[in-house]
Amino acid sequence: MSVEVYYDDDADLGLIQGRKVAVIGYGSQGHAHALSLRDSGVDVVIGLPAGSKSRPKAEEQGLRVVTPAEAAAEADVIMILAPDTAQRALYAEAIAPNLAPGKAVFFGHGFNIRYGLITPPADVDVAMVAPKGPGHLVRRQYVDGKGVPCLVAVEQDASGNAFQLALSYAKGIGGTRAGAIRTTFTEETETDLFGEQAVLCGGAAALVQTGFEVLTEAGYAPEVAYFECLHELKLIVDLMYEGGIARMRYSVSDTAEYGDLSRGPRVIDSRVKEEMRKILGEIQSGEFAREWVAEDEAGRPNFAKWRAEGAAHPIEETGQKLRAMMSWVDRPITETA
Ligand SMILES: NC(=O)C1=CN([C@@H]2O[C@H](COP(=O)(O)OP(=O)(O)OC[C@H]3O[C@@H](n4cnc5c(N)ncnc54)[C@H](OP(=O)(O)O)[C@@H]3O)[C@@H](O)[C@H]2O)C=CC1
Ligand SMILES: CC[C@](O)(C(C)=O)C(=O)O
Ligand SMILES: [Mg+2]
Ligand SMILES: [Mg+2]
Repeated sequence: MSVEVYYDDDADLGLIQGRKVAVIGYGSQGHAHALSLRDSGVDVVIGLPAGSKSRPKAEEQGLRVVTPAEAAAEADVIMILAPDTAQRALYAEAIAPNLAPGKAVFFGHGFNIRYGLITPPADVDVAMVAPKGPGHLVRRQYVDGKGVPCLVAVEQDASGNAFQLALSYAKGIGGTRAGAIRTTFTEETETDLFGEQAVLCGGAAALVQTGFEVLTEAGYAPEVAYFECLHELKLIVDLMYEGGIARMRYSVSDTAEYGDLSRGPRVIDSRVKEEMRKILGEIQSGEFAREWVAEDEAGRPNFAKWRAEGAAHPIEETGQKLRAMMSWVDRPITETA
């Protein structure tokens, strides 16, 4: 099955320049969308609650900040970039009362629509522009004249022009410089959750920590274990990123490649694949979404406990010491680019 990919020439920036856009939330994605849209000539207002700690950042960067309800009332396109777990209440309290026929509600991830936590009225457009990368990279690429590829989807096309509007928004944040792929809310949500749980965040973090534990428990120096299991991972992933797994195998030694081919499938074996299928099943059935919403409503007890355990893992202390020796590695997270 081939996908439809859209580039700058397929998108009309004038569509989004002709609307007022409210960006609700000013975190990783929010700051990137808002600053890049503004730099693309779009009229942007930021919606944040009165006590939000993001308010000073947005104001320092020259953006006008009002409450989410005020932003939703004055805007034609309302992009919701608050945390997924905050969106349901935010929508009910601040956005739904301020919708009118012809307006559009946009998302950066399909979670709340896919799992029925938000159901906009039939007379508004509902679309998604989901960059396939962290917000700080989205902004950095835009500033550098490049872009992060985006997924674009339409859930509800009340105007008959929702896809073109979403594509125009994607152009405003640099997404169509790299390519915008047309998808659905269901496909984006399910694959995004699977990727972050099984491979990118959950799978990769557990693989790194477990490799580090095996080496240090066997008596090897934590510093050496850190280099082998975490630091060099970036160098290996960079090769995969540039030219696929084949490029990585071309670059490493034959000894490494033989070890990869003969031992890799023993680490990620059929049991792991079966567990990945179970994780996908929990995403598709809505079990993960129900669990995460309940965890959030209960005050996130497990989340806080697991986060603290992760932060206390010995690999973090070792990494802190080593990164201090490599000034080019320990880069601060900047809020603008
Ligand atoms: N992180 C990423 O790179 C990616 C995120 N996404 C999606 O983008 C969306 C935003 O995620 P992300 O950028 O990580 O979020 P962050 O946690 O980085 O930022 C959330 C922002 O929303 C604000 N906020 C919190 N509660 C409310 C509320 N009730 N009303 C209005 N604003 C609120 C926060 O303010 P305060 O500072 O006061 O807490 C903060 O400015 C999510 O749907 C996520 O799935 C999609 C692709 C990648
Ligand atoms: C991989 C994590 C992500 O899905 C992302 C940056 O794309 C997220 O939700 O933050
Ligand atoms: Mg993602
Ligand atoms: Mg995600």
